Amino acid sequence: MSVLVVQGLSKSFGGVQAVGDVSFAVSPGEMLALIGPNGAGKSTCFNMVGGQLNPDKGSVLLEGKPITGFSPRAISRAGVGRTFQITATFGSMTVRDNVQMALLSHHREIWQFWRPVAGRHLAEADALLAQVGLEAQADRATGVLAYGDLKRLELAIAMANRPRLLLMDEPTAGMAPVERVGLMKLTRRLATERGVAVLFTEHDMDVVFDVSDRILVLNRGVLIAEGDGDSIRANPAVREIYLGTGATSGGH
Ligand SMILES: Nc1ncnc2c1ncn2[C@@H]1O[C@H](COP(=O)(O)OP(=O)(O)OP(=O)(O)O)[C@@H](O)[C@H]1O
Repeated sequence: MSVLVVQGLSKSFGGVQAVGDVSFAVSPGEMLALIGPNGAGKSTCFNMVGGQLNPDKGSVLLEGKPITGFSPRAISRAGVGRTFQITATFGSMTVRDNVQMALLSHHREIWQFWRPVAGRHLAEADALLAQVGLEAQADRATGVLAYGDLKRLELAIAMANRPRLLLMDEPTAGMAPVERVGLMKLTRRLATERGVAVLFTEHDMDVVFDVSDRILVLNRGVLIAEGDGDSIRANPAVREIYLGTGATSGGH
């Protein structure tokens, strides 16, 4: 069964259609990229799936259950994780503490400021840190991490909540090109191992073609193509919207 099914999603702002009749599905362990030029409607789609925006029309199903129009918190509780362009970690806490906090939240235990997270979910936190290659940094303050490490920590925190679907809005923004593919290959490995469906937006086409199982192309709010990397690269309509230069084969 698909983890996420989106049917006929539409949204207008002041009479201008940002997203029109968009439908797609994501399977467990699948990496699905949503691409398109600026203003194509990618963020609007994301925000309707994540609950930040209410669709005008259409439905969003998570593992068969409707979550359309639910609050972001309810959608998160239902199993949708999200990583943001701005990293949300506590800089003065250690890397391990941040993951332990996420685990406390996942297990619905209340975190109290005056109580150290010390022994809570330690083994699970360390296992997650090992999975993202941050075990050697576990005792460091989060605030001193290199940006790429911070992104990997963010991924560990997202996975601590055991999402069924992970939404990643430009996860590699601000990273050096060589680090980008690394982060998304890591995401891919975790998605496969954990059966998590991943829906992501990304401007770096090298990353998109390298890690996606499938690609959706939006233009002016409408899905104009869907397929694997080869079919998207060869698609004349896609080439046309990317300035007709064949820019989808790499670069920006
Ligand atoms: N809150 C809003 N109010 C009015 N118009 C909006 C709002 N949010 C988005 N839009 C419009 O909807 C369209 C789609 O925007 P959206 O941000 O979803 O595109 P995008 O594909 O995410 O673009 P980018 O790649 O630049 O982030 C654009 O024309 C945008 O101006």
